[in-house]
Amino acid sequence: MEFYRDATWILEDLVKLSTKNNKNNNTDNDNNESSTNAKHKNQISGSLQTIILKSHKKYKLKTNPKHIYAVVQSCYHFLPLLDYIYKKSQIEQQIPVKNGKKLYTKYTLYLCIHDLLLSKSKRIQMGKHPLKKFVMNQKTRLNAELQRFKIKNKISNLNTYFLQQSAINQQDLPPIRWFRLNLVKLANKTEIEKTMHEIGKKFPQKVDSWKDIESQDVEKIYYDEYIPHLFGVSPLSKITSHELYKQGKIIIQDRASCFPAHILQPSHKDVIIDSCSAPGNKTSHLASYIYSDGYRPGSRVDGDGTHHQQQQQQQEQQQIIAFEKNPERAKILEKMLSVAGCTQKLVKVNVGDFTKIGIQKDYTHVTGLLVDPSCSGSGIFGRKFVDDLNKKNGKHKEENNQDEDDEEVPLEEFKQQEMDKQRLTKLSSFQFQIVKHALLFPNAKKVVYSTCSVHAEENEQVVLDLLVDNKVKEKGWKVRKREHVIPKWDRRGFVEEFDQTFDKETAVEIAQGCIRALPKEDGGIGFFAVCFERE
Ligand SMILES: C[S@@+](CC[C@H](N)C(=O)[O-])C[C@H]1O[C@@H](n2cnc3c(N)ncnc32)[C@H](O)[C@@H]1O
Repeated sequence: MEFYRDATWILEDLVKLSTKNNKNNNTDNDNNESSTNAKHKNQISGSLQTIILKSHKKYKLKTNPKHIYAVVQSCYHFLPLLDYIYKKSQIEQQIPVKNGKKLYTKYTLYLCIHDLLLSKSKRIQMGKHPLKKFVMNQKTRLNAELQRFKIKNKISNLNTYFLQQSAINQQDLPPIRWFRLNLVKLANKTEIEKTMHEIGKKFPQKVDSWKDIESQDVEKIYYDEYIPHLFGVSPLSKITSHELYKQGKIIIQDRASCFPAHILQPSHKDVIIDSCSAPGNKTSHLASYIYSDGYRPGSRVDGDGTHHQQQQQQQEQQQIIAFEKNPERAKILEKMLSVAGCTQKLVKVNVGDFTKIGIQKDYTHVTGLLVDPSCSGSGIFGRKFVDDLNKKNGKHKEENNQDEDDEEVPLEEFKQQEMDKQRLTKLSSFQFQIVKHALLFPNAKKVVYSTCSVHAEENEQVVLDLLVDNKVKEKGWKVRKREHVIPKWDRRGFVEEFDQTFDKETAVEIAQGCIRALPKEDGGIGFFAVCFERE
């Protein structure tokens, strides 16, 4: 009995803490069974283990803390179900009363019901005791409610169901998981068709909009209308364990993060610099475009059919030249590129500051650049979810093929809701410098600039500063018009950032040339992209 008393105190503490942290979430007062799960949000800060062990210490308990932890955390996990069974079975009304007081509390009964119905042993862990006798007398009714719950919610595995529910209720769960075909590994139409067949087997239900996919719809798939070969599925679908993923034939990448390579859309005739590459999602996406017409290195020909001169020169053969300042991240980049099948024949990785080692006169053959520099990351959410998921899967963050992992700025800073002005100013000045450096490559015709920030300071204001810069103007750069930049995408740049400097028509045209994506609302991370072009 001592064990259940101790566990009750700790469970009570845990529920109180979770209710405090989530004022809108009051499972105790909620009699509506359909919302029982939805309202259990599991939103407590700090690890469950730390909280439970702290309580254990606070009460100076003698019972084995590990044992207590195992039971309390499992009970907490199943709390909505226990709450449901408790209410539906009306066990509360049967609790014996002494001196006008109920003998057993709700949480003690939760723990007993948990052990009786949900634990491995299906046993209440105590000898002969009136409490045990009381719960055992209700067993049939309690079990009947459990079965009803399972049938009603079409549950085959309770554990998986509750894991999913708690993930769904995490506020920072990405609404959709996006993945794309990696054409570098799919050499021809037949291979693409074979891959699509496999994808069709895993996701048999095609839907017209990503909004039709709820987290639990793990069989649904949306074929994106903006980016070719891109698909949206439930974030709970286990793509990372699929063979196609392991073989690098599909790559997980947020939709908005696919915009830059799609806007640049290089062909086998281009030579592209990716100035800020790690972890390399956009780099391998660029490669997908270069390879999309079946081209493979060694077969590059010019428009007139003659072999490109530079092809003779080993050093300049690569069609993608990647820069990454951070040596650790450069290692990740190389690993990711290798998984994606981007050989050294195709991508040359340079470790160092692009603005220092990317000397323009050495790259006269470069036709386009992608600049996706460090930013505030204010458009990113879901980092905690992804990290947690990786921890659960025993994966390191850097092994995760997600572009949420895209910054050298410490994680703590990402958690800040409000960026302080000073930091934004510093970032935007760095972003201006790096894009300007890209705009000075002598034969570049297109430069795509992107961030995963929602702040105008890092987006439209950087574009504006570049457009009014004398050197940039002298080189003839303009913002590419909407009609060439994913025209059907509705969310565009902020016109008010340009209309103080340009006439209304020009300001609208520039803003329309920019693309914005809102976090979550647009199906993924918050994002900004713009393309500079010249004749
Ligand atoms: C937003 S992340 C790039 C994400 C990447 N484009 C992708 O899609 O996977 C920015 C990267 O630029 C790198 N970086 C920052 N300043 C740089 C510089 N001056 N030269 C080269 N790389 C730089 C950072 O270390 C970081 O890895």
